[in-house]
Amino acid sequence: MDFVEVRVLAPRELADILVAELAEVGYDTFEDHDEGFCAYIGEGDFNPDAVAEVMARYSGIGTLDYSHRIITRQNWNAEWEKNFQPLIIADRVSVRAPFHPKPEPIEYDIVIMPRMSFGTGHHETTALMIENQLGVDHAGKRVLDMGCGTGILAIMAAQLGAREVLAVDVEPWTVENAADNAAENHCANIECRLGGVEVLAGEAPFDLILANINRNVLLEDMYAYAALLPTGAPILFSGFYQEDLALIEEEAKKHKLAFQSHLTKNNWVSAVFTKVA
Ligand SMILES: C[S@@+](CC[C@H](N)C(=O)[O-])C[C@H]1O[C@@H](n2cnc3c(N)ncnc32)[C@H](O)[C@@H]1O
Repeated sequence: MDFVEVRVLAPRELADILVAELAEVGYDTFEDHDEGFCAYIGEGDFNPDAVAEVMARYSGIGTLDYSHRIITRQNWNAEWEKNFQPLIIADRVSVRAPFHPKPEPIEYDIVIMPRMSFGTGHHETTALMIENQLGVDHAGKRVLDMGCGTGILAIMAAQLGAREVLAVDVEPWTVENAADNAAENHCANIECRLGGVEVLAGEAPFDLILANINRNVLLEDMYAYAALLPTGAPILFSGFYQEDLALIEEEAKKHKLAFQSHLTKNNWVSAVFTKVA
């Protein structure tokens, strides 16, 4: 599959708003650059009118310009290999590509080939989810990673001692990539599955659920995640802004999910809830 890259030139404050708007029309991979950001979508899902509509809504605010180009899967791989920098999260987790040298002794070492999937740890939501995971007991647990992207959170869960992890995503290339990454990290206990909430039908309960997706999917599908959590079990959400936390909390209450805490960075949030009786 080929992809479309929409390159947006916009000031920082506007860029954050545009990322959220483009996420609503199907874009789920974003990369910052010096003058704005790039958003990526499968060529078949690219709709120039939808992008033009979003841009037109903000055209009066600051400098805003955009262009798009098609990149082949092969070129994409070359591009991310050129741009992907290793990073350390919370001083405890290294995230790097296979061709980066092993870091100095560090507790957790995650190797990722992001290809066209979201989840290299560079996005605030991924890093915040990992930070929250570090504070949650994973040992011997059965974990669900909904919206797995590269599988980075599933791999983190496995490294934190999870017994088994189900990693689910609606994008076929992402599921393929997550499976490759699970293998690269020697995580035989991660199962990668294509689909949305419907593929959870008939699943046994999970001891822990991770869901870094976006505000609307979380609001829509939270009932199904909550139904798979026993009393006392945690669920970690991300993919939404600080101003949407109240909305997420309100929906969570309906499904007996009690708010515990949240982390925030650049207005993005990762929040921890637990199932109550
Ligand atoms: C923000 S990315 C998170 C990726 C990774 N978990 C991370 O933390 O970096 C969201 C992912 O959710 C997937 N997604 C979107 N809608 C979904 C849905 N309804 N059910 C499951 N996954 C979904 C997207 O394809 C994307 O890979």
